[in-house]
Amino acid sequence: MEARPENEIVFRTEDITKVYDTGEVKVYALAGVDLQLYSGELAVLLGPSGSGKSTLLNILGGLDRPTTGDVWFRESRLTGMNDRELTRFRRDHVGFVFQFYNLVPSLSARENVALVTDIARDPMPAEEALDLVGLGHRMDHFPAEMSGGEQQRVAIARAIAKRPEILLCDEPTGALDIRTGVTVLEALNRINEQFGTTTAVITHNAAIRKMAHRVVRFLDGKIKEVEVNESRIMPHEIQW
Ligand SMILES: Nc1ncnc2c1ncn2[C@@H]1O[C@H](COP(=O)(O)OP(=O)(O)OP(=O)(O)O)[C@@H](O)[C@H]1O
Repeated sequence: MEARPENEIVFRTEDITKVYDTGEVKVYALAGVDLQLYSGELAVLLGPSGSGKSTLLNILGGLDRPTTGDVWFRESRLTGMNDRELTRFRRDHVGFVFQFYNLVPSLSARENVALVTDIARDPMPAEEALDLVGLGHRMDHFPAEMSGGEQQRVAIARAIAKRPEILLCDEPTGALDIRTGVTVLEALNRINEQFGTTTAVITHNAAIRKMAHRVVRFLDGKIKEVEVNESRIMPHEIQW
């Protein structure tokens, strides 16, 4: 896909701020952010620690609210929703992947994914989701029997099994070495290509930016720069 303005806008933030008032000082985690995410794109959000990336991702995913400004998901204004509506929005539309996989240790890979498919509206079978991330042969294994990269791929299978329109990933390779990190990025890339899932990936690792359609750079709670990658590289070509 081409991440161009003619693509449909999925998310739009309008001058959002997030201010933490700790008593003595005010921390502007976000200091006026206008961002659009386009349908089907894979966007990488880059920036130093503390620049506001996670805060923004949590707001897009309906886990948090901005202090001021508006956030739109298509025609719906997330900032006008109550907690119940936000929960429904998350459940129906968003898959999350975090740095630490949050799998249930006493459940197999298949059972971890099935936790989500049991409550989703139109889920894919857990087996299909695990196949998509290259773990079709490990379905009955427990988290402790898997590498970090494999566990993260189970977490990705769990996130995509409900067929979300949006996949929000916060440092998905942050705890992994290059070899296992690449398998995780390959899984994300495959899902983006195969299902057109709009995907945002936060990373500290600048090398990952090359697989994105667009790269959004953060600094001090603001977007410093947005770049469109004219040519992308595949995850297995990434070196870090
Ligand atoms: N609950 C909170 N209370 C006070 N300050 C907070 C809170 N959450 C985040 N912050 C501050 O907001 C700023 C942005 O944090 P955020 O986690 O969004 O940055 P980040 O770019 O994702 O960083 P990292 O890459 O380290 O995760 C930081 O200065 C952080 O200390």
